[in-house]
This record gives sequence, structure tokens and C-alpha cells, in this order.
Amino acid sequence: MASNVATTPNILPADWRDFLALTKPSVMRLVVFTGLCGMLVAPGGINPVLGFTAILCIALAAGASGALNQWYEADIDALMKRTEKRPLPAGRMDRQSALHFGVGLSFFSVLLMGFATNWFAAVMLAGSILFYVIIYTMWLKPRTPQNIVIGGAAGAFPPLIGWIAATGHVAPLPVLLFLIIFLWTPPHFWALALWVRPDYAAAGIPMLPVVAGERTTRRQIFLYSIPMAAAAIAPWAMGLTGNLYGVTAAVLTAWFLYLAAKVGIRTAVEDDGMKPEKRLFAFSILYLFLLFGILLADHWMMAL
Ligand code: HEM
Ligand SMILES: CC(C)=CCC/C(C)=C/CC/C(C)=C/COP(=O)(O)OP(=O)(O)O
Repeated sequence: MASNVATTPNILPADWRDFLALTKPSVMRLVVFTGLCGMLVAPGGINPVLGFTAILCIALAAGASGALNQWYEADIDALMKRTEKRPLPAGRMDRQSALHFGVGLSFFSVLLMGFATNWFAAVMLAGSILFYVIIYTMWLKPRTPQNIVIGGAAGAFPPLIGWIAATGHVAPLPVLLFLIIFLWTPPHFWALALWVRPDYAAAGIPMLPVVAGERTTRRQIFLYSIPMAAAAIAPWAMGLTGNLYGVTAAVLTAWFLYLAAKVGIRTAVEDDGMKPEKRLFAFSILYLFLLFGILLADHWMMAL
């Protein structure tokens, strides 16, 4: 854990932008969007004020877990180009402030979720924070290249939580939504890990490309894309969505598989700046936005 960063004497006063950066807003907007879609496709609807509060709680909890992740990893972040400018490694904030912010926001979001919606949703929200911070960040990430396969579950909970906030129970559709994100995470992350491998190696984090090499990572990216594709089509195949979702999901997923196959079959990397890997990573984000957006559009069309 961090040490020199924590004791740096010249810590500049943090402003609101630094606290915002602690919440990893660019990643969290997709997390929150999937939670919103999970909530809005649930049967029976939800009171708009309570619905807004539930989504706010997911956003605050996701932000809190991002802050706690950065509190714990300040020393690792200082070693990687991609993360060295974050508030803690850059010395704009002391670690204790990040810890207090993360813990405070965690309690606030979970309690608000419990009082505003139901305690099942609140417990799931608390579980997601703990899963990301303790299981992924503290336990798995420094130990095993399977870290994100298991740890990725944390980021897959929001649609399930959104559904539970609206209904109080679990059903097959939100479980499938969980499964889509769970199986999407390895291709999403490993595509990026292929080109930031030197960073992870320098920081001593056993990400798959560092430990098992590029070829294995490429193969695993494609292999995980296959069950992910099945999970993405399953809501339609099981009659839980309409044809708008079915057709669009098939097209988007076919494109995902094509990009994953291109990454998967490359053996030696030519000097092309890892274009196929960057394309897969970028598309993975667009893919999830579109898939969940279409799920919602399909739900509204069916309700007409
Ligand atoms: C353990 C699982 C995951 C890992 C290890 C991971 C890792 C990463 C990393 C390292 C980045 C680069 C971000 C940066 O440089 O700040 C990234 C970007 C991103 N991730 Fe993930 N991710 C995971 C799960 C998720 C999930 C579940 C979602 C959403 C549902 C997500 C959405 C995004 C988005 C939207 C970006 C782009 C951010 C931007 O625009 O800069 N990720 N991810
Ligand atoms: C509701 C709730 C609590 C949701 C949690 C959402 C969640 C766990 C998202 C995971 C996405 C994420 C920021 C991964 C970064 O991995 P990393 O921490 O290894 O990346 P880094 O190297 O950029 O710090």
C-alpha cells in the first residue's frame, strides 16, 4: 500500500475536481446507465422520485468504490503513466481525505438506497462496493491474472440492483443482464491490457498479458466473447424481449465477435500501434451502451 505518497509534505489543497476524479466519472457513467436500464425495464415501473434516488445511489456507490480503489492503490497508480496524474499520486490530495470521502459516500448511498427503495437493493449495493474494493482491489488484483474475471462481477451488479430497487426481487432478465456484463468484462479489459502491458508490468500487477503473454490473452479475449454473445442474445431467445432487441443485439454482437476474432488471431503484432485492440476496447464501451439502450427502447415499444 502507499507510503511515500501518503507522507508527501507538499500536498496541494484538493478542489472539487479532484474529488470528482476520485469517482472515476468516465467509467461510472456506463455503470450508471446499465443500472438505469435495469431499473426501467423492470415490470410495474417505479415512482420517478424514488427511481431518481435509486440511480443517484448507484452513482454515489460506484463513485465511492472508485475513491476507495484509488485510496488503496495510490502507490501503484504513481507507477503507471495512465494513472500517475490522479489526485493522490499527483500529490493534490492526501490519502486520508480520499478514505473519508469513500467511506462516507458508501454509507450514505447504501442507507439512502435502503430507506428510499428497499433493503434488498441496499444490501446488493453494499455488496458491490465491498466486492470491488475488497475482493477485486485488495485481494485478487495483486495476486492473480484471473482478477478481473472474478472481480468483474462488481461492475455487473448495477442492472440487477436497479431491477431490485424497482421490484424488490430478482428475475431471469436482470440475471442475464448481470451475465452479459460479467462476460463482457474480460474482452473489454484485456483488449486495453494488451497495449498498457508495460505499465502493469512496471507496477508489478499480474494482469493476464504480463503473466501469460500476449498470445494467451488474445485467445482468452475471443473465448470469453463467445459466451458473452450467447448471453447477449439469450434475453430475446428466451422470449424476454422483442424483436427490436433481438435483431439489434445480433448485429452488434456479430460486430463485437468480428473485432474480437481479429484481435484473437493476431500472433505477431506488426507495428500498427495496436489498432485492432484499441478498436475492440472502444467498441466494447459503445456496444454496452447500445445494447442496454436498445433493451430499453424495445421495452418501451412492447409497452405501446
Ligand atoms: C474489473 C472490471 C473492469 C476493469 C479492470 C476495467 C478496466 C478499465 C480500465 C483500466 C479503463 C481505462 C480507464 C482509465 O484509464 O481511467 C477502463 C475504461 C472504461 N471502462 Fe472499464 N473496466 C472494468 C469494468 C467495467 C465495467 C463493468 C464498465 C461499465 C459497465 C466499464 C466501463 C468503462 C468505460 C465506459 C471506460 C472508458 C472510460 C473513458 O471514457 O475514459 N468498465 N476500464
Ligand atoms: C455500484 C457499484 C459499487 C459499482 C462498481 C462499479 C465497478 C466495480 C466498476 C469497475 C470498473 C472499473 C473502474 C474498473 C477499473 O479497474 P481498476 O480499478 O483495476 O483500474 P485502474 O487501474 O484504472 O484503477
